[in-house]
Amino acid sequence: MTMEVFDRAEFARCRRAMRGVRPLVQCLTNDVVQEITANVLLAAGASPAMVVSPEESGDFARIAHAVLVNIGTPTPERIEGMRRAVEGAEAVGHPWVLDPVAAGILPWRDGVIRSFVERRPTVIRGNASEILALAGTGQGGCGVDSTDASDAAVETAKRFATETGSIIVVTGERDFVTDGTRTLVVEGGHPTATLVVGTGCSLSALVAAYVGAMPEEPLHAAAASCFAAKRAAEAAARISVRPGTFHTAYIDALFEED
Ligand SMILES: Nc1ncnc2c1ncn2[C@@H]1O[C@H](COP(=O)(O)OP(=O)(O)O)[C@@H](O)[C@H]1O
Ligand SMILES: Cc1ncsc1CCOP(=O)(O)O
Ligand SMILES: [Mg+2]
Repeated sequence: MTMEVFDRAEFARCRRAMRGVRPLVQCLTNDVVQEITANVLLAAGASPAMVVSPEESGDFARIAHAVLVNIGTPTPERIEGMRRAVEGAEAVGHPWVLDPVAAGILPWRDGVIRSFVERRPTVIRGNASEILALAGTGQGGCGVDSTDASDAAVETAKRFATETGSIIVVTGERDFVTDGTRTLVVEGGHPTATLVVGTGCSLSALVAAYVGAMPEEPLHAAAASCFAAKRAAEAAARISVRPGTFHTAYIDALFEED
């Protein structure tokens, strides 16, 4: 298994590029994480906009640098808004990111997720159980939480990237970013991140920000967003490992890092 560690110098280059663009990120995400998603993007230097209705989402996707489609709390109307946003992004060649929340445990949701995977997202970002289930080698996790280690999903993620044509980001104790040929690994972070709701979902939004700012380098852009989250979690844990304070410190750390 050949893997490259994504380093700080590469991160600094991507970070400058992202901040220089201040990408507009259209977020069609779930009910639980709207605020942390907007705050993570703002702190990191991007511009969030939750334009979700089917009447507007397609037009806005043509303006935004990137679109996030997060399946966390799906309803038929939301899914329609997401479909139109994806069509809008595709029409102008802008990247979009799929977060397949809770893949593998609910048939209707899985059908919805599958329909988006078929449209070839630029990046699919999920936890290990979600990626294993999507790729057909797992049963899903415990609701939205992973019951698998990310290391156990790397080979499946590589195969799935080759099959789908999407970059796969599988997060966990170590994050892996793969296009099926190259695999970048991002280490570190802190487990308290798993005790704050939305760290995964908002990371998917951050992936959209980086990929929207650097669409010609989606692999490095996706790895840079993972690097940002890992370093911010470490900085936050130095302030507190209690989830409430960690949450605030995490946002502050994303703002402060360079
Ligand atoms: N055991 C762990 N140790 C350190 N960081 C972790 C661990 N598990 C998850 N993370 C980090 O938490 C964030 C959310 O990832 P994850 O929990 O996999 O996603 P989700 O919230 O979608 O389930 C990522 O930045 C990831 O690197
Ligand atoms: C708790 C919950 N339920 C449906 S979506 C959601 C948020 C999951 O967020 P994350 O996977 O980033 O912790
Ligand atoms: Mg998730």
